[in-house]
Amino acid sequence: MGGRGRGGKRNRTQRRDFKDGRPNEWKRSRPASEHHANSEQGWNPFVMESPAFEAFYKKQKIVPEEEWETFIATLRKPLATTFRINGSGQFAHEIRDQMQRDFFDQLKSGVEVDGGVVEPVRALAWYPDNLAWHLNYSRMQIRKMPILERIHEFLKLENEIGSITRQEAVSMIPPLFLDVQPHHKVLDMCAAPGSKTFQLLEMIHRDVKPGELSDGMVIANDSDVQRCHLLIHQTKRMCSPNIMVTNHDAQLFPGLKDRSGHFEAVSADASVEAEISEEEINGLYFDRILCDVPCSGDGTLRKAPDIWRKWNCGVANGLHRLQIQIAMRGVALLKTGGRLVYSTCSLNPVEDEAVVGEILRESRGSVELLDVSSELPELKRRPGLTSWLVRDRKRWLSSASKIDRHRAGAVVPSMFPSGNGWDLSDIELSTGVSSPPADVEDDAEKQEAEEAEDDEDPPEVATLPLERCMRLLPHDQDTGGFFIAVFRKIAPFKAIPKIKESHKSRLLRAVNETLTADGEKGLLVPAPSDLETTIVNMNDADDVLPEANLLDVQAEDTIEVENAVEAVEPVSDNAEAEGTKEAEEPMTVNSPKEDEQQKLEATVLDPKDPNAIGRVQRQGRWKGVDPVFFLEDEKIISSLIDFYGIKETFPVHQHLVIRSEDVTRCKRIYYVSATVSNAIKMNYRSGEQMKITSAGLKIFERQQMKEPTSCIFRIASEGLPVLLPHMTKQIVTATREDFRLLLAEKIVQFSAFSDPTFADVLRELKHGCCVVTLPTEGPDAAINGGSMGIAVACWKGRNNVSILITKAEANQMHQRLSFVDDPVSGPQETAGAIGGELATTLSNDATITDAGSDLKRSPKDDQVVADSIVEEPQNGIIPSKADQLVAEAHEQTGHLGE
Ligand SMILES: C[S@@+](CC[C@H](N)C(=O)[O-])C[C@H]1O[C@@H](n2cnc3c(N)ncnc32)[C@H](O)[C@@H]1O
Repeated sequence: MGGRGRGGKRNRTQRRDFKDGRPNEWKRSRPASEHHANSEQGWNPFVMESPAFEAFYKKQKIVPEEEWETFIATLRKPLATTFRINGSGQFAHEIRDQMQRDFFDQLKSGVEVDGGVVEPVRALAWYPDNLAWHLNYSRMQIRKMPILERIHEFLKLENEIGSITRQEAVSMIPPLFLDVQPHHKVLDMCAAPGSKTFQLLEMIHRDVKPGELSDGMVIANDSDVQRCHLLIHQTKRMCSPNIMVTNHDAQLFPGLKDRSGHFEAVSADASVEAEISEEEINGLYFDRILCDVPCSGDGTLRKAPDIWRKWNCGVANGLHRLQIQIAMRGVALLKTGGRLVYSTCSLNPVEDEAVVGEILRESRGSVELLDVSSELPELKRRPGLTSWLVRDRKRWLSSASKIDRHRAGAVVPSMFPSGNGWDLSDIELSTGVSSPPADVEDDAEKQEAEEAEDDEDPPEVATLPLERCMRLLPHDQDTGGFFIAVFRKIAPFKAIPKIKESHKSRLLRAVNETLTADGEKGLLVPAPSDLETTIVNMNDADDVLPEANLLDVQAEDTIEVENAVEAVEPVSDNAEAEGTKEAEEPMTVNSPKEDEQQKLEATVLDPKDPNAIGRVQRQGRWKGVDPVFFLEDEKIISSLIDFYGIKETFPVHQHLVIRSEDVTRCKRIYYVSATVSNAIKMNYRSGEQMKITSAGLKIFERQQMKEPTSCIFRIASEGLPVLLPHMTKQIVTATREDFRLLLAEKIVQFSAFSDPTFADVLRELKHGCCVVTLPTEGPDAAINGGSMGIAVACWKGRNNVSILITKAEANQMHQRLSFVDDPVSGPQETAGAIGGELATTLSNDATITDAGSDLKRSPKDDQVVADSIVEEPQNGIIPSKADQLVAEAHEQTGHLGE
């Protein structure tokens, strides 16, 4: 492989394996009945019961008494498979109709297999346009009924192609309540693995016709860098230039306020100065924000039965404050008039209604909780609880006044329905307290479930309208459990009129001082002086504080509160059917030192410090992530425009992004939408506060070749659907027969094509990258290229043409065509045939060099590669690390749905 070292080759192969081997999300999970059968034989991995869980939720009256048995029995049943058809336009509808006609309608109701009735496939009634479906078969049924096997294969293929996404039904709901419009700026605060981000992107692209560019933007953030890569991988299928992936603790998400005070252009392009918007100066605000926070995840018991064994209420208590901080940061970043959806996959009121109550209290009238009972009327939901108890170890607590003083760090007033604190003077805080640290939860919790000490008093009743929250219960519509609350921002935050330490802070400080006396220095809150600084900053404001300033305060404030959060690992930070494995993953991978560094870097700069901007800019490269640059090299830009005949309808200046300052080294070019471009500019102006893991979609890749060509960048497959409608050159149309030949053979001599006109047009093209299209009607048009039909990027050599996609991609495309042509005999035979054909073509020769082509092909990589491409950071990530992360992420996805 010429100039590429062994290491380089391995990296590429790893990456390819990851890309090719998309997770088999259709591998069925072991049904509950099989778990039980195994347990009878002495192997019992998942005992589907938890006395602590049952005692807790019975006491909370989470369902009426008469429903308890149905509720708990449903939780013990495995979850049915649900999936969404991606997109929302014409093509999604066509795929839906094709599925229904060719498969689902053929499954007669009431058919019995092995003594059990086969459940018909059904659309989820509440999901718009019948684009989400539910199916529930056992392995045995699939084995015994050919039509089920065909459906299974078909869905597997569609999932690989990216036409459908397997996703737990309840997880599809929060984005639907966000009411996202194509022009919106959306922030998904805790986004990985990305199933809801995918939905949000679809909404941004809804009603946008092929060739049109959407105005909206989705920023998908996650604190876990590995999971960010999962996110990039997931969302890549959307081929959207409107996405940016960031890697922050959501509670510290930067506001991007311009701190320079002087607003000169960041670009060499002088016209940019005039374009600086008020928004660029005041900061980045969002029309819609999704806070799908990390949670204890007991709503996912049906797909993650190990939670039965691990369950204890301390996990929820430990996450409560982090959840508030994340949501409050969301409130601060939300535009007035905007919507914010808070959701968890937990049934616990401490993570649900209690957090909602605290958001309403802390935002002091700036947000309202919406009554959305008239939205999605087909969705069965229960009102939020207005009354509950808090459980702390062996005690039930009816109000904050009952909190044991030694547990004051673990249980806080906001967990209770009233949110009322207690008077410091009521608490005897002696020095020399020797209690265990607040974050230690013991296993005794589980055994002592029934023996918990009762509180004589009745639980408090919330005065806030918490019944407007939505609880999705498993037995209502055969789903997992979920919680959703919808907020609207109605006013900016009000300033606090005078310097006053909050009741909670006073209490925490007092407790802290107590613990400090016991050698637990600084465990809960920072020094009072830090608090004062924060409060003084707020007091600088007028009656109503400009939100941009509040954002600053919020950032500091959250650092302060963060320290008070208990280090409790969630049982699951993942509500998704596509992520059961994540339940076992630790929540973050950062070392405390790295966390500290990130917080420091995210901390707001002192605008009076003249060196502050420069300092952050110099630090601009977040650890392991390259900065983002606009491609401004006119020579490269005009070579792209000229070679591909890019129309003016496709703006390139300030839309092409690279991750290397040295343009001669850049190997990949990304395309970003106007809004993402603007956010990148704002990021510059704010001193690169945002840690951008990925921006836009890869549109061009450098291709080195023996023969000179006027453009050294080829079109990347992700970028093709976006670019193609705006290209006027290097496009050629094939017949179905020739297109299939190209997919099957990958390299085809011009003379081998059956259509001589096609071959002639190919010969006439410029040497280098070109696009071969197959104009189609109907669902297969959605494979790639939208209304342009199916399209594939190719390399035109002297005597032949080679496709520039992987074997897996070629196979998928070929299978999809076969399905469309013949849904009855479709995929397996064809899959086998094409796989075999390619294997034969490539098996004998280590490196097949086409005499007429300047490309070399590795049979192992099976992807067209130039001889001397040197690895470079992939979308900002140092390659070896990226490969490793991606491989690890694959490990995770490999378990999805198992
Ligand atoms: C419930 S999952 C989100 C699922 C996701 N919304 C989806 O639909 O695919 C919670 C996510 O929050 C992330 N997370 C945990 N703590 C966080 C924090 N402080 N800030 C941002 N993300 C966090 C976890 O890494 C995890 O990916």
